[in-house]
Amino acid sequence: MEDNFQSAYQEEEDRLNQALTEIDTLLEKLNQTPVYTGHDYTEQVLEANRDQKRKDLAKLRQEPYFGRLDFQGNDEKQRKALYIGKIGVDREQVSDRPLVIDWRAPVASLFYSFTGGTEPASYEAPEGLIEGLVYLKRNVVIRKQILERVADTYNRESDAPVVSDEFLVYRLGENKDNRLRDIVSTIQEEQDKIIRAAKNTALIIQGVAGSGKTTVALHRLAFLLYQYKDQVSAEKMIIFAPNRMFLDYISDVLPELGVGNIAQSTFPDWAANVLGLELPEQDATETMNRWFETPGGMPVITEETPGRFKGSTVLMGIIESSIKLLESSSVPEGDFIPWEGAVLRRSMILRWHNEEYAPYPPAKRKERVMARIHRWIEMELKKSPSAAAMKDRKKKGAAREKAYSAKWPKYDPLTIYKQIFRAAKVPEDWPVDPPENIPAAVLKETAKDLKKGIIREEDLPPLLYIYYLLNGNEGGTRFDHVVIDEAQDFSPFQIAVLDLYVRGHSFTILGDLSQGIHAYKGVHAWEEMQTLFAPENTAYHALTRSYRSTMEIIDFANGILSSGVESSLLAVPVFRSGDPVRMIAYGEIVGEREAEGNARLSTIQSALKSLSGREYRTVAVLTRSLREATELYAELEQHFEDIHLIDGSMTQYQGGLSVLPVYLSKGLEFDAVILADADQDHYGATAWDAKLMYVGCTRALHELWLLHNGEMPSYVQTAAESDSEGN
Ligand SMILES: Nc1ncnc2c1ncn2[C@@H]1O[C@H](COP(=O)(O)OP(=O)(O)OP(=O)(O)O)[C@@H](O)[C@H]1O
Repeated sequence: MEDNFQSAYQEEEDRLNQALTEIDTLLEKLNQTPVYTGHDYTEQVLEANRDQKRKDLAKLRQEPYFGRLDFQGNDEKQRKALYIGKIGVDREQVSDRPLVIDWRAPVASLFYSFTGGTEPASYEAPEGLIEGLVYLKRNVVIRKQILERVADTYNRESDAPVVSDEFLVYRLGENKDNRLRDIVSTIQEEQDKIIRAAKNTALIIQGVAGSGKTTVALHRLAFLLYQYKDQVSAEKMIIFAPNRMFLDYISDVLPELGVGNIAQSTFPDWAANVLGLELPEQDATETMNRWFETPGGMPVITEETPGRFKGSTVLMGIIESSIKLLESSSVPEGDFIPWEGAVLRRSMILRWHNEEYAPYPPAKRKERVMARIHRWIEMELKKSPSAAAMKDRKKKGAAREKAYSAKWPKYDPLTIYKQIFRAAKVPEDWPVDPPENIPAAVLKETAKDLKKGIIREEDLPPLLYIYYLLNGNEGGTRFDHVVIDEAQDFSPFQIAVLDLYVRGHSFTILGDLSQGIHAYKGVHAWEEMQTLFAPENTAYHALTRSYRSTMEIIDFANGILSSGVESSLLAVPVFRSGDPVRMIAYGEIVGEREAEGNARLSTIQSALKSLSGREYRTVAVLTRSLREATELYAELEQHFEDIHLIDGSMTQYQGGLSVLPVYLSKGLEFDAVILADADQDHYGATAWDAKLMYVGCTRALHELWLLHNGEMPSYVQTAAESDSEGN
């Protein structure tokens, strides 16, 4: 065994040296070509390509590849060793096997999809299905040109030819810094299917916490750019994520995969930009506080909860019919008479409006009709008997043209939205009563907000829809692909509006219903989104394996889900064992029996001291509310260096020690997590409280400590019991 390992290591070291020499030769050759600085376009393109190649090769010199797959196609005479890396490199002779195969290439898919056994394996190539035998799957870790590790995860010639998780477990055991990383060397089969799924489909992915949703979405973008390079461009792709700090947290993955220029935004930022609105910064934080500050305080959510209703397709229907109503009576009554003796019949104006300009959306149609009227006035002016009469008519005509234009409906999204909710005077021929299918409470609350000038996040999809119906896709924005992370917090209306801006329903929509802590606005079942698309345009995938946390943490979090949320969306752990989840009452840490009043603080401090003294790079203290996080941070800051408070306004994630409310931790991960106040005083008995707790617990990679004052919610107790039984 040891000998085999030695020879494998030697073999890979030789191959690495050879690869490095070849890369150096390629680089040298490129560097010898003088840099083109002239004006010839073709030469400029060639120079840009050379420049990219130089950069790729320089990067590749550090870590040329991460995997090897030995494969023999049925039509091939001998097996070949394929080396797979982040960027593909061809050899000097095109006929030769590439020096490095890009991980996104068809043959590389075998490296991920092959699950072991002795049966033939196959992959989809442009020329058709290629079948053959896999002999070896090997992971190699190369850092700064040094071969650090060789691990065979499959060997056909071994006694047990199955793909082992050993290398994956080694990778998962590493500590994390303050950024999400690429996973090209260990993408799992279920993830690979999503990454390589066809472009023109709205993919909806339900994935348990830590199943790699965010990571997979980013790899999928890199794949689409490779696979469909003639059809898509990075500039026309966008990632929507919950907040700016999260965007910062994920911002390294795409550059690591050699992809740049993909827009990343929150939905409110993007929508406000399209609408040309300036949204008050505090709005989201204010909404959060409203929902999250009170333990067990989430009111019952129904279809009439404002966020749910305003995110529904029912409101879409109301908007559509309101705009139709507005449009049908938009041409003002009566003929247009710019001055006595000149008459433009309404029937003519109606013909222009209803026939000639019918393909245009209402606001554009009005613009066209008014421009036509203006041209008609100019023609009529030419018939004036004298220069003085012309001057007089010109003045009158301009004033009447202006007055006529003002009689049209006001095609402004916010005005129409206010009219629909009766927060502004409605047009004369609208029914005086508000639309009967807007629930009274929603109508009242929204009208009150709008009159005060408050626009909430949930108002943005309807506003955008009105804007779109009025103007069409004015800016011409059409995305080639849209990724929506944490999609359980999106509403069907949001997705439907975005679909208007996407070519071919090309979406990757990822989320976890168990983490639906914003259920007052998000979806409660994926069908709500799936039914927006024709069946042939959508596909559903489930990711059930969790890669982030140890088995102990996952079992514990599963306990919370099944007993507190009665959910069946439980995570399957990778076999990575760590310390048991710890539950510590305030004042209980040995040697910390402090006076009652300080017991909480001193216990949190001791826990933090203990965890931050280990090799961990990121440790978080999660509180129930932002107020508690702020107060706790003020205390801890005096005793710990490199400690950060994370509130809703942060734009950067710094790593190290963090204090934050649990609801802001969604999407992030930490080597160790201290969940403060995990007691009944802070977490009620509802499914929603349990979901919050689940989010908190699943942020931890290696260690999870729950600190509490007295009784913990029953779902935590059940989780603790089932976890200890499992151990
Ligand atoms: N195939 C894999 N190989 C190695 N690490 C992986 C793999 N898949 C996921 N991970 C790791 O698991 C962790 C969780 O990934 P990610 O944050 O993308 O999951 P998520 O499903 O979006 O989580 P959540 O919903 O809880 O925020 C990350 O550290 C990621 O690097």
